[in-house]
Parts: sequence; C-alpha cells; structure tokens
Amino acid sequence: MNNKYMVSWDQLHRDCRSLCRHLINLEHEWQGIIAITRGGMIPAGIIARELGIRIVDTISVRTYSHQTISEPQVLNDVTATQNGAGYLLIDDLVDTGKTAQFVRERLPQAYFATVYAKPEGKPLVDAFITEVPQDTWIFFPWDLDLDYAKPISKHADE
Ligand SMILES: O=P(O)(O)OC[C@H]1O[C@H](OP(=O)(O)OP(=O)(O)O)[C@H](O)[C@@H]1O
Ligand SMILES: O=c1[nH]c(=O)c2nc[nH]c2[nH]1
Ligand SMILES: [Mg+2]
Repeated sequence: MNNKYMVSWDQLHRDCRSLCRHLINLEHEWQGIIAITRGGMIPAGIIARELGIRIVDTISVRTYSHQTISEPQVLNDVTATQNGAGYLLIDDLVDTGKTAQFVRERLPQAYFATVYAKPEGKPLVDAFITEVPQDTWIFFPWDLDLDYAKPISKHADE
C-alpha cells in the first residue's frame, strides 16, 4: 500500500475521546469492554477511563502478519461474556472487515466500535470516528518512532 496515514499519540487520544462522546450519548449502561487485541487495547484503556468502566476483557484475534492478510485466528477467547450482550467491543480499526465479521459471529450482541474505518469495513461496525481511504495503511503511534525528517526541498541542505 503506497499511501500512509500516520497517527500521533495526541491524535489517537483525541479520536478516542471523540468516540467516547458518541458512546456517552447512547446513554447505555455498559457491563464492560472487550478489547480485540492487540490493536484494540490502547483505545479500550482510554475508553474505560473516560466512561468509568472497570471490567475490561480481551479477545485475541490475529488476521495480519505485517501488511499481509490471512484467515482470522482466535489466540485467546473472551471469558466475561458468552454473546457480548451489554458489552462494548473495541478495535483500533476496521479495514477489509474480515476481523470484524469474524468477531461479530463470536459476540453477536456486542456494540462494536472502532476509532478508524476504511470504506470496505465500515458497514460492519456500529460506530467509528475517522474514515481513511481504502488504499491507505494506517500507522499507529505504538508502531512509530521519532526520527529525522528529510527537508521537502532537495536543495535545503546545500
Ligand atoms: O478489517 P481487517 O482487514 O480484518 O483488519 C483490521 C484488523 O487488523 C489489525 O489487527 P492484526 O490482525 O494486524 O493484529 P494486531 O491487532 O495484533 O496488530 C487491526 O488491529 C484490526 O484488528
Ligand atoms: O496498523 C495497521 N494499519 C492498517 O491500515 C491495517 N489494516 C489492517 N490491519 C492494519 N494494521
Ligand atoms: Mg487487531
């Protein structure tokens, strides 16, 4: 994928808080949060803090190895709920929707929210905050490092 969408910690925090405002407006008493690990863990932590939710479980699903997609695999299942009723299910993003479809089958009653969504996957989630084009890879702050940026002009260092 040629295009990149770089997410800073600040932006991630702001986008998670925007998602929280949407979730608060639903006026629902959540039983707890289920994070889809690993990507959903940091958003789930921020959301748990903002909404005052202390029960946080995980379902560990792996669909990608670097940028290569394969069949979703459950590495560790959720234990807090059987069908997700009353639970918020949180992931960092939905891309093709393959992971979302798979997890929805496991937890059909959960309310599924992601912070970022690409067009193919967005019909599979109940809520998201920021849409990113399908041909763009999203880079999260936990995958990035502060590094030297080359000047835009190739003459700048002369
Ligand atoms: O909509 P999809 O095309 O299924 O892609 C979205 C999923 O892919 C990534 O997880 P990944 O499998 O890379 O594992 P990770 O969360 O441990 O990084 C991301 O965190 C989502 O869970
Ligand atoms: O870090 C990531 N960025 C993405 O755009 C993406 N799509 C699927 N899985 C992903 N992981
Ligand atoms: Mg993931």
